[in-house]
Amino acid sequence: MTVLESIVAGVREDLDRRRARVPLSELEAALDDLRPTLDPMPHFRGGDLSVIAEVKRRSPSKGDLADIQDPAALAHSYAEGGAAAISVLTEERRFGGSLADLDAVRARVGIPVLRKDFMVDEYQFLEARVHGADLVLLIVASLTDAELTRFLGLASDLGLTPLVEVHTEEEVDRALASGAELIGVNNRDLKTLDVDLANFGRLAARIGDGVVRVAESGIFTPADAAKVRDEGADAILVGEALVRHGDPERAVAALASAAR
Ligand SMILES: O=C(O)c1ccccc1NCC(=O)[C@H](O)[C@H](O)COP(=O)(O)O
Repeated sequence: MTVLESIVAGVREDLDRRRARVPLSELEAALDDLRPTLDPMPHFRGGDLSVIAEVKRRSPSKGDLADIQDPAALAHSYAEGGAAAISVLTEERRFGGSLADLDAVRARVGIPVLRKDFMVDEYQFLEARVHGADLVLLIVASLTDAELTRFLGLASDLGLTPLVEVHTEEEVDRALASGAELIGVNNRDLKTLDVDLANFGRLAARIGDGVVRVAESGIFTPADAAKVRDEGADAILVGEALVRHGDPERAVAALASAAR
């Protein structure tokens, strides 16, 4: 079993437990009272490099990253530093995240929020919407073409912007065929956990200019941000470098301005 397959197996078990506690009908009923979602695309298409700053406690590749006591305060610092959106890891077993983190961040910031998780079931999309997410992540490597198409439609029906994540040429082709408008190139191979910052540059041209391109993972320095910007990134998604930094507001500002 690959790392990704083992993460997804755990996600499905946790999902079954939540579904037993909160039935789908309860989530559906809650949809009526929600505020409209925020659209991140105008910012991502605005010309400057957008920073999607992540709340990330732990990871399968690095173990414990940061003791985040107040995820809302961290997200607020990111927003003050100029982040275009906040990514909140909600997967519990491997990343130490939760829907409570998503709730807390949503309540504190006025910029778009991404529910970063392993989306494999319709239930999770309703959860994402009810807990205040504006974006959701669709990882091509863990979905069939039929699931990708179905989940893109579901996200759109709920007003959620899908960030479609790829790592290989074949996944780029599948993402484009599905009609994705926002594609994230993960520099981390989710099967081996190896990180190669050059992966974004390898795949960017294949994706093309008409799609908003996000460089994900392994971005630590302003020079890294400038490199992927030069290769065509509209946005970067950064976790470890920010949660380990003593001054997250300044760290976001430095990454955003490096590429101007
Ligand atoms: O971060 C991991 O080790 C990881 C392992 C398996 C699946 C997903 C994983 N990370 C999710 C992410 O995509 C990253 O959190 C995100 O791109 C930020 O990466 P980084 O800046 O390198 O923390």
